[in-house]
Amino acid sequence: MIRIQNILVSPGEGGVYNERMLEGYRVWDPYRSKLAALYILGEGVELPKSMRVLYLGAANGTTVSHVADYVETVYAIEFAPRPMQDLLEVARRRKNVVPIMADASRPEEYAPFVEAVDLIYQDVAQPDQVNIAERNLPFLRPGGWLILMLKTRSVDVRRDPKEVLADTLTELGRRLEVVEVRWLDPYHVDHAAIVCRDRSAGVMK
Ligand SMILES: C[S@@+](CC[C@H](N)C(=O)[O-])C[C@H]1O[C@@H](n2cnc3c(N)ncnc32)[C@H](O)[C@@H]1O
Repeated sequence: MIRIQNILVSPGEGGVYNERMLEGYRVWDPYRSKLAALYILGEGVELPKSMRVLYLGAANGTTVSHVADYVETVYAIEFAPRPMQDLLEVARRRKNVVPIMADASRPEEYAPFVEAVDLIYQDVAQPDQVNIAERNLPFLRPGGWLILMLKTRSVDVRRDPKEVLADTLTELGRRLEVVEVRWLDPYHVDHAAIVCRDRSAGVMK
């Protein structure tokens, strides 16, 4: 990940959401993007140029645009019409973003348009976040990554966020290897980033 003076940036053309520019790079704001917060607070996953990403919960394309600055292709799934309009504008200027208006809990609807991916990134703020992730795992190549941004209050607003996280880790651990868990405060309160890897045999680290 590129940092200038310890500030996270991405190497694309600016003007997506009034982001600051620094030495010709786009500043990637951890208060606007949970993925940026993860890279600042923890390890996350490398985003090599060859990577294909399935992005669930694209919203208006803020984080999508930064991911697209790094990787080969981003399949960006969003079901709400209003943010989709902004996402289409991002895709107009970034040819490696494939915007798809669909419900992430119904992957069969977009399966014909999406290849096998190296990373599934999910930020949907829904009660059934694990279920949505699991339904999309067939898109993941062997040894691929899942980053799930868990909004604990969307799962159950009355429960202790730590308990919600513990249950989520147990559920995800049945199918995947959990490799990193990080609370995202002070940038995003009651949100945890969970990084998992497909544990198919024979995968090189
Ligand atoms: C917290 S916002 C995502 C912010 C975005 N990831 C970013 O960093 O710029 C959550 C988004 O997920 C979308 N969403 C929620 N459930 C969804 C679903 N089942 N299918 C597709 N999109 C969904 C919402 O419409 C909303 O735009």
